[in-house]
Amino acid sequence: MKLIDVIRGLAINNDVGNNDNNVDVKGITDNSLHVKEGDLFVAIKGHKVNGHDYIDQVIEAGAAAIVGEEEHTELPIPYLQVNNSRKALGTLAKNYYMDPSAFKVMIGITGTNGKTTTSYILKHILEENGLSCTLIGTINNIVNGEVVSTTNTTPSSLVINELIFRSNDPVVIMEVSSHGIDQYRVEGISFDYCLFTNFTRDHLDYHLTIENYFQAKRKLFDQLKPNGLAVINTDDEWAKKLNQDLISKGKRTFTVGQSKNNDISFNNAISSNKKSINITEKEESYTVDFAMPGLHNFYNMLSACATSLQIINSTEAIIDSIKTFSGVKGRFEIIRNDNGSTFVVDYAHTSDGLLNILNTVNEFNPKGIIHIFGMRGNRDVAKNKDMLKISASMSTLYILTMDDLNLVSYQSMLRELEVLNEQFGNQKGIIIPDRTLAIKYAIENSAKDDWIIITGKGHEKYQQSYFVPTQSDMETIEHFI
Ligand SMILES: CC(=O)N[C@H]1[C@@H](OP(=O)(O)OP(=O)(O)OC[C@H]2O[C@@H](n3ccc(=O)[nH]c3=O)[C@H](O)[C@@H]2O)O[C@H](CO)[C@@H](O)[C@@H]1O[C@H](C)C(=O)N[C@@H](C)C(=O)N[C@H](CCC(=O)O)C(=O)O
Ligand SMILES: Nc1ncnc2c1ncn2[C@@H]1O[C@H](COP(=O)(O)OP(=O)(O)OP(=O)(O)O)[C@@H](O)[C@H]1O
Repeated sequence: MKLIDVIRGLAINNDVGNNDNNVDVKGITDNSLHVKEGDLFVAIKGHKVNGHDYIDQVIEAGAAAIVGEEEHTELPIPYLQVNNSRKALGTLAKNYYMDPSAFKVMIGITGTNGKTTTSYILKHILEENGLSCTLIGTINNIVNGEVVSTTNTTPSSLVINELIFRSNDPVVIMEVSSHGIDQYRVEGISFDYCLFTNFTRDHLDYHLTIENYFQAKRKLFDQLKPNGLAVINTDDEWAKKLNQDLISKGKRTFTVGQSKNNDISFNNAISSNKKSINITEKEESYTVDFAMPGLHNFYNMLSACATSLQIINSTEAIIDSIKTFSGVKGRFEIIRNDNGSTFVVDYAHTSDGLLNILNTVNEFNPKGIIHIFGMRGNRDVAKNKDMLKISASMSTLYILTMDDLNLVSYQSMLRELEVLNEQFGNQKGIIIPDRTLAIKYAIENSAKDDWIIITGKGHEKYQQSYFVPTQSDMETIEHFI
């Protein structure tokens, strides 16, 4: 593609270098280490590294042109200066891959919790009804049925556009994180449906205030296609506010929640032991059989139902396909032990997530609850005390252990756990830093009808080595039982 076509619509402040905008662009990258002959390099000032520092190297490697924010003169190749390189990357990627999101049914899911679960339920419903889906999210990306590993929930705009361009699936379901929105990773992507699952405190290490965090998530809804639809859980106060705001701006919304005023409503009288529930849509009532325990997962299912209804238009077919949904890796995954105790592996790492999980466990009438969890290093530390308070008040025994250190030293994390435990714990808690030994202790100290709840890591592999050389909570449980 010619550079002139790749930069279409890009707001350029200054065009220096050799000014040859007819040069051929063979590829785009924002990583100097990946630059090949003929590539367009986008220099990004990152959180750790400044891409502009590599300009000499990328010219040496044969880059055809550079887009960046800093001022430059006297370069042998075109250098296009823009206000925001991350935003520019979105426009360039969209042009280079020929606006792929315009040709798909695009579904973006945001919210603090429930994005992954909702995306998998939605994928299942649509595929059971003959529509294959590309999935971009936390666990993996899946394109044309092929699994592609990922580091981010929402990858960079370059990766997103490439995945959609490569996809032969008619539908694309994306989890959209607040970091992704804030860093313009979805710039240039347009959505047919945007979902808002719920909103509670998280990621304040990055967004600093809850209002900034909300505004980041809210921005996704500006990217709805002209006739696009917002699907909103109005039982969440922040989401309700978003719904009113969107309606006042003339946007289309479709709501789910307990009140009959919603487009799909249900009555709250559910419990995790009860697998069937009645929902009402256009004054018709339906009974839904759903495998995943917990009211929170029921909300996820409802949002997925509401979205698929816009695409499939047969409530019966949707309700039928929910019956065969078996769950999501690391989300309230249940394992039964021969001694009559039960394990749950779950990805909860917010206080709201923990509250939901422990409430759900209580609905099974456990004899005792042993809760094993840790705190992620270098993340929103202020939420840690709330997580501990919830665990201390709802479990019979809690065991504080290691989670991802994220560059925090083992000793500092141990100290943090000790201080937290002193200040916000109670006599029911102990600290066993080695995660595998914490699980061993819980197994040895559990009996029939006890529940052992291990939260924080869910489907993820361990980032550090433990006494038992297993890779995940699930593997550790299997090792011991
Ligand atoms: C803090 C943060 O969000 N960082 C994200 C950001 O990285 P960055 O651009 O700041 O990276 P950087 O390392 O400083 O590099 C800057 C630039 O220099 C370039 N570079 C770098 C080295 C080199 O030799 N040459 C070179 O050109 C890099 O390619 C990059 O373009 O942009 C990258 C590309 O999009 C992301 O992969 C990366 O996510 C990191 C890995 C991360 O952990 N992010 C977390 C906080 C995150 O985004 N999480 C959310 C989910 C949150 C949740 O709901 O749980 C997510 O969507 O994943
Ligand atoms: N609707 C919900 N409301 C509150 N908590 C939920 C909800 N759905 C899931 N959770 C909790 O959050 C955890 C993560 O769920 P899920 O992976 O679906 O959310 P996510 O938004 O994708 O999370 P992340 O952004 O961290 O990847 C679950 O294991 C559960 O503990």
